[in-house]
Amino acid sequence: MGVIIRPVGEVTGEVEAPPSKSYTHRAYFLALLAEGRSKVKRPLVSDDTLATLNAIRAFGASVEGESIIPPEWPKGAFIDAHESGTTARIALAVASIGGGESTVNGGRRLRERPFGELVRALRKAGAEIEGERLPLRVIGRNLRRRDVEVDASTSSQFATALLIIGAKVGMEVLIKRSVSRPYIEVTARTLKAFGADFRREGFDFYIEPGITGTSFTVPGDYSSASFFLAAGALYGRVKIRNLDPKDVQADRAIIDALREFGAEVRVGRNYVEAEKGELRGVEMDCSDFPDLFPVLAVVASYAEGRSVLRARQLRFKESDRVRAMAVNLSRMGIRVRELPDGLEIEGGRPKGGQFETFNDHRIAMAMVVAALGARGESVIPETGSVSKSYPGFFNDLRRLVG
Ligand SMILES: O=C(O)C1=C[C@@H](OP(=O)(O)O)[C@@H](O)[C@H](O)C1
Ligand SMILES: C=C(OP(=O)(O)O)C(=O)O
Repeated sequence: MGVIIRPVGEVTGEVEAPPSKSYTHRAYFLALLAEGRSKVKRPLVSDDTLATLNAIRAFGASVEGESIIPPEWPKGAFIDAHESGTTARIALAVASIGGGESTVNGGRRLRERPFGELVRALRKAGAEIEGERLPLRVIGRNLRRRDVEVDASTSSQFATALLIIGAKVGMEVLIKRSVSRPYIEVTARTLKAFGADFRREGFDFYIEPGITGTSFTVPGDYSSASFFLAAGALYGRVKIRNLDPKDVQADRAIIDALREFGAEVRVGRNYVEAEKGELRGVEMDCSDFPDLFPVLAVVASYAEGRSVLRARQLRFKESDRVRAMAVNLSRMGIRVRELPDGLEIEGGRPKGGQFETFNDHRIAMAMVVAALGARGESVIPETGSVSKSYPGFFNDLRRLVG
């Protein structure tokens, strides 16, 4: 499904943030591994979280509405993670302790994304895994070693996957060189909610076995909220409700990032509001909040002067996000220089054009935001990928542009 975007005078109003994709994944997998029934309330319903819901069903959970009844022990399963990296990484770890033979697979792009360090760490712990990338064949077993060191420099999901099974079987997880570190805090917070007993020294976790079924309410998603907060900072004023200012989500960084560009950002008890300001270029390392890179690159395109935005893991996402934004911003007439791990952007007056999403939901949503203020009409031929994380994106957009 493609869209034509005509520039708007301003973007104002308020919408509610959808539930968090990251918390929904974690709550479903912990409910699968817990002793006793759980309830996951207000889960995100999107392509990625449905992949996780189908995965826990395949491992033996029964799902009745919000209720999840876990199996005695996860059984061998065929898992299709579609394009969800989080689903695939955690499912691979669950399959490694499962009670039979499993295959973990995914879509075209997911089969190109990295799994090597997670496979290495699981094998070191005794797992039997065939392959280095999807599809991976796993013979589940009782992992003989409990202390596992993992290099999470290409993805924090490798660490999250080990922490989640560590709460089931008991494990020492020693996390080295992680990117996206706040996502590990999201995992730790969700483990605590499910009664996990662990101590930590920095990023070394010492986890006792056993988690209990619980009722978990999923908070609002800062990653999805970031697109319309950026639109408010660029073109008017936007308030996003259902955001917890004390949450530890990585993309809560959107508050400080937009302030650093020069926007006015107000934070309330359960909302964040961004208002247009005089925007100036910034230098920012986005390695702890990589999903903000596409939309921050759009803000930089409208900001006065030079910006440099980087993150080490950008090329391994649903697309090579450095390349994707370089192609699209150049088509807007914005001068960009591609770096190994990011972009140098010279702000200007972006012009409308035809943009590619590379089947990446965050590129699609970022380019819609870019098009709203461009000189002239824009066409984005394919935007179906937004349902990966934010199926209601265009409904919310219509509420804000009248
Ligand atoms: O743990 C998670 O929920 C996620 C971690 C991040 O990935 P990396 O740790 O690979 O950067 C992020 O990009 C992704 O959208 C979700
Ligand atoms: C990269 C993302 O998710 P995943 O790694 O789970 O595919 C994302 O949502 O931007």
